[in-house]
Amino acid sequence: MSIAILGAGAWGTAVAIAAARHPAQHQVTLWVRDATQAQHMRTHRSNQRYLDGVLLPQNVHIVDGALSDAVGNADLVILGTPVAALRPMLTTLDKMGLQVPVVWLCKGIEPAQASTAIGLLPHEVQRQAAPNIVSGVLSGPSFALEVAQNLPTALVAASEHQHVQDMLIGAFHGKHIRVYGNNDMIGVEVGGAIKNVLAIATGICDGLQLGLNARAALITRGLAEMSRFGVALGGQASTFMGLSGVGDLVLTATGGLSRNRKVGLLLAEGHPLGDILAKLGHVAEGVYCARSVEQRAQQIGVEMPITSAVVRLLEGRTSAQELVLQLLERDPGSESLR
Ligand SMILES: NC(=O)C1=CN([C@@H]2O[C@H](COP(=O)(O)OP(=O)(O)OC[C@H]3O[C@@H](n4cnc5c(N)ncnc54)[C@H](O)[C@@H]3O)[C@@H](O)[C@H]2O)C=CC1
Ligand SMILES: O=C(CO)COP(=O)(O)O
Repeated sequence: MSIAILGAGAWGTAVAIAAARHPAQHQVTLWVRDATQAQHMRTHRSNQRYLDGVLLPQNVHIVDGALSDAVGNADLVILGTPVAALRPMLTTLDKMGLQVPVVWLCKGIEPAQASTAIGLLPHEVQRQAAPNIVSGVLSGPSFALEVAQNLPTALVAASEHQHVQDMLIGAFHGKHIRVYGNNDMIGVEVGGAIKNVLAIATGICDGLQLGLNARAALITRGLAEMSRFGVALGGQASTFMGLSGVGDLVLTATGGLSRNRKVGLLLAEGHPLGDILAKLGHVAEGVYCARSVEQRAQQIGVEMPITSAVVRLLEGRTSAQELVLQLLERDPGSESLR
């Protein structure tokens, strides 16, 4: 298979490495937005920014410049950029008349645009910006560094089209990576977005040293929140019990490699958000989608107390300590998901 990966951040690069190492020996093109970074990667064959020490296989062809040069011969196009770049990338690909499936890796919700008024999930952005494109999403618990290091990982390939799921399984399923198919794009995308917000919350909880009981409670109630929101949007409840739901939530909320968790830990220590983001070096999608999630939840009448608390903290309307009190002081309620 010939696979074009557009965007060479941590995850786009790791996915390119995984595809190139696959026994089917795919031809992989990695499109790098920045020409200087592209030259550096060509010279060193490793991404020094994050995947330090992991060599880029020789069959990863690095290109910069026009997107058409990268996708020209591809059987499958994978977007490795953050949510913020999804709409412009899809619009460009649609205008090119691209005939092959496009799959994204981003986990978040696009902030409300002038034209949309509410934040959209990635597949909703695609329907607006690139209605002719056949699409899918690759998600699940997967830190880029561990995938690049060939450590065992399980992913979810979600698409309404069986042949897109099959292509993703053909591209990545192997000795190190298991790929499970799923037709619930809504559920998979909701899981990927909400777990980032919940990982910020868990980072705050751990940064304040509230203990393991509190962390378990937060993750569990966070999962309930994710499921309520996702089911109300049309996702399947079972998806939230799977890899892209509870799986990615547990990984991101507790894993030391998570950028979103790191944001929460540093907020708990009292660092200003601007300083944290300036030093992070990579995108923490939870910061950018928390407000959109809250707005959308309000619109559909779903209560999301943990997400709302994170929004108040990110917007400087509460402190980490007050946030905990606000959550603990809520009225007692039933544990059922709805
Ligand atoms: N890093 C990880 O372990 C994982 C990340 N993800 C998701 O993948 C997405 C990307 O994450 P990372 O690669 O870690 O981020 P990153 O911050 O390491 O890299 C983002 C890349 O996107 C490029 N980019 C940003 N805006 C762009 C634009 N407008 N046009 C073209 N390129 C643009 C940047 O130059 C950079 O190369 C995020 O949505 C993240 O949540 C998903 C699974 C794992
Ligand atoms: O999505 C991820 C792991 O599945 C990465 O999470 P962070 O963006 O918080 O690092």
